[in-house]
Amino acid sequence: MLFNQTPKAANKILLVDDEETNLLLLREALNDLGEIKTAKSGSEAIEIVQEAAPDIIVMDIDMPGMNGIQACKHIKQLPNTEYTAIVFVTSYDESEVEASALLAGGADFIHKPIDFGTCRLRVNNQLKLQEYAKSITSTRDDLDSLIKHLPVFISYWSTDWKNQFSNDHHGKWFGFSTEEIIGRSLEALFPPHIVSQIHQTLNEPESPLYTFESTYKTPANETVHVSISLSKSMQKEEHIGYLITLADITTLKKAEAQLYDEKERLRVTLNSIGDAVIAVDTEGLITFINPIAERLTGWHTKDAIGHPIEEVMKIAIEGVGDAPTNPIRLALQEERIVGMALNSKLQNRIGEEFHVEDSAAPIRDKNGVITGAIIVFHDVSEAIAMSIKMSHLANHDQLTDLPNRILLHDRLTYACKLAHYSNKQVATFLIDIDHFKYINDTLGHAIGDELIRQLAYRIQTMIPESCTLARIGGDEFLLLMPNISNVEEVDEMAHNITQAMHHPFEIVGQRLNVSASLGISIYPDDAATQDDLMRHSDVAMYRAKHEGRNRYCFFSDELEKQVLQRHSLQIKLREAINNNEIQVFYQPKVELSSGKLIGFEALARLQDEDGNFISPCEFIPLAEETGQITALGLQVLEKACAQAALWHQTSCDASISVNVSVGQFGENDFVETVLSTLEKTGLPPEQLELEVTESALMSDNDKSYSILSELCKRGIKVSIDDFGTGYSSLSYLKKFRVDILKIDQSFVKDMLLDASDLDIVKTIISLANSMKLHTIAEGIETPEQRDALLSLGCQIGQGYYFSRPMPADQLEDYFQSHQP
Ligand SMILES: Nc1nc2c(ncn2[C@@H]2O[C@H](COP(=O)(O)O[C@H]3[C@@H](O)[C@H](n4cnc5c(=O)[nH]c(N)nc54)O[C@@H]3COP(=O)(O)O)[C@@H](O)[C@H]2O)c(=O)[nH]1
Repeated sequence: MLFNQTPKAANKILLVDDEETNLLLLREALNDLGEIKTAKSGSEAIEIVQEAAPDIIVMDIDMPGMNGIQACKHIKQLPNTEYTAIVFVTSYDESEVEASALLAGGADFIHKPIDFGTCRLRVNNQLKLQEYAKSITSTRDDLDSLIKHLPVFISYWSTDWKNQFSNDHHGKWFGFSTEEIIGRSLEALFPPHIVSQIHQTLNEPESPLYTFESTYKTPANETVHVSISLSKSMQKEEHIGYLITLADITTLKKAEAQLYDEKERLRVTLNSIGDAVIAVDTEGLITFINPIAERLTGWHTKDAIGHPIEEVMKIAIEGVGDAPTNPIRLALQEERIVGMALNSKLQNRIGEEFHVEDSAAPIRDKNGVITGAIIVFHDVSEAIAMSIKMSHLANHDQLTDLPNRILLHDRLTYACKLAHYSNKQVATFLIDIDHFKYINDTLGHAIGDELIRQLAYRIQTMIPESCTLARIGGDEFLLLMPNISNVEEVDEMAHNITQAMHHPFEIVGQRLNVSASLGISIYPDDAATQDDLMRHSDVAMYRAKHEGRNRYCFFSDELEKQVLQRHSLQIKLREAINNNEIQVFYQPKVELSSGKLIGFEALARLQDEDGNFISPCEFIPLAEETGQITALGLQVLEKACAQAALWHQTSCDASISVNVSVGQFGENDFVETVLSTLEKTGLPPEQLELEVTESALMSDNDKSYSILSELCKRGIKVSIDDFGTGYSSLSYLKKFRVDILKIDQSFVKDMLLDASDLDIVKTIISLANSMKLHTIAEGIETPEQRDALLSLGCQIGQGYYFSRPMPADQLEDYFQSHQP
């Protein structure tokens, strides 16, 4: 009844009377109150009751056989008849009869003669009473069931704390069933700490709620958290007992603890992560701000909470005027994760700006409904500054801060593309400081670096902004001049740069005079690709160097051809050196007075694939430039010494002179190499003469001095080649141990035609005589030259007049006719 209102069935009314007439009249009177059944005797009534279970029986007491009272007693013994109301019809009014009828289970009386109106009322009243009784029973049953199944322990206690009632039928809470608990004391059930908490709580005078939480161990030995509620039971202001309820809140407690842990973990995480975090509600008002966000925005939590996100987190995008919509606002509006725009800047409370980066996301509850949003961001100012710096470093030269090759490549590509579409030209100037190595070696790297810096600055400040000056090597710069309409602009620029170099550079108190050589190549006339353009500038620069430096030179096809030839010669030379294919020719040296053979000069020869000889004037300088001169020189020395040693044994006693280049002479093991060659070939040292140029001797005076002394000590002679063309200084002649001065053929050639050449020859001979040195004149082609030299006091000569340089095997005849 408490929960289920079942529809009421029609009342079942059983009429019992041995008089047919009475039955008819009663049926007539009660017809509309229910479904009527009739019986004519007590025994018939009992049968019908068993089958039909009537709600009410209206039964005559005075019936033959089993009277009404007996039948009533019988019926009340039957199952399911506790609610069946029996109303007796009687003509008796003695109280004994009524008492025995009520004792038998009767509910009411109708006296004969029957007043059918009263009869209807009485029957109806009984039906209603019965309905109430049923309803109360049903409600009580429902309550019983409810209390029994509640997950709460309910107990009722007398004022002296004896249990009166509990709902724990199975002893789940304390190990005692409802029946076992009844009469037990508080202490018999609850552990002492709960008992004292109960008393303590009840003793609190004005406690509004007698509720507290505690723990205890269940019969299954599980510790459970309970919420204990107490209430005093009062009846008409009289305290009659206590109601104690226990609710198991263990799960709640665990959930609470978990929630706390989770919240704490989240709080510590958010407060300690390196990112700034701000949370807002659905209105975009701040609900949380972590310490990093406080630091970045300049807003303290207490000030920021409740403020709109835009007020606390002011965002601007670099290069964009209007403030963008805050990503957290977008995340709320669009219900999605929103990344922050590139180049976002955060302006803090005092106007400072930081580059920030990251994203915002909506927060949803368990039903997916948005409850707010969160934005996580961090300061990337340093990272951006670092990446700008890195990018600058990657694209610029550290010493000068000029663009490097990488950036130049980009700009050159762009300039060439632009030139292509606009029908213009691009010029590249390769600028190389003349003799920079010398400056670096003699004045030190610090001065060399400063010179490069100042030179870069000087050029940089004189070129238009559209040009790019890049440093592409130690002392090499490349100037990119885009958008050229005519070559005069290029010429003028090259002229200006060359001129600008003429002003001395002031470096740590020293004035340095330097020059530069420039090679210029123009796109698209000289080259179609960047690589070719730069290579052609290099070719042109090389030409400028070759032509005497301190000048500029434009690239041309002829230059390109020369470069290619030079390249192929370089390969050929390397192969010849590696394959021991350098040949040696020998040119006799004769005593001018007698024509007697006194020695040979060994001269290197290189043949091309067609058998033609390549001039040493071409390959010797190349060997020097490319560092191959030492290997070449050694090959010539070894072959010449071996040949001379052979002649010494077989044909003649003539000495052999071998040319020594600057690079070779500067080698640290030069003397050892010469000595070991002599030893290897068996040539006596006094048979060897080394021809050294003045420049070789002058490059390092002290070193030259010790080398020459060492050679002299071993008996090896030294001649100064091409004397008169270089320094020709008396001081070094005095200092160095040399034996012979070799008059350069350029003076000999014109000495009979040009008085100044004759004077030089005379001077050299008299200088040699005064210093007790021998002289040898080279390039004698006529008897007149020979005679003139002889008359001037020159003892030895060499030239086509006597013999051209020849291979060793062709000199046999010469020996026959010129034997000493
Ligand atoms: N470091 C080395 N230098 C070498 C070596 N072999 C040669 N050289 C140097 O190469 C230059 C050119 O040499 P080459 O073409 O061999 O010319 C020599 C003679 O052939 C030439 N000569 C000799 N007599 C005459 C003559 O009457 N007329 C004339 N026009 N030329 C003549 O002179 C060159 C010899 O010069 P020099 O050495 O100064 O005596 C040359 O500078 C060689 O030195 C080598 O192995 N290593």
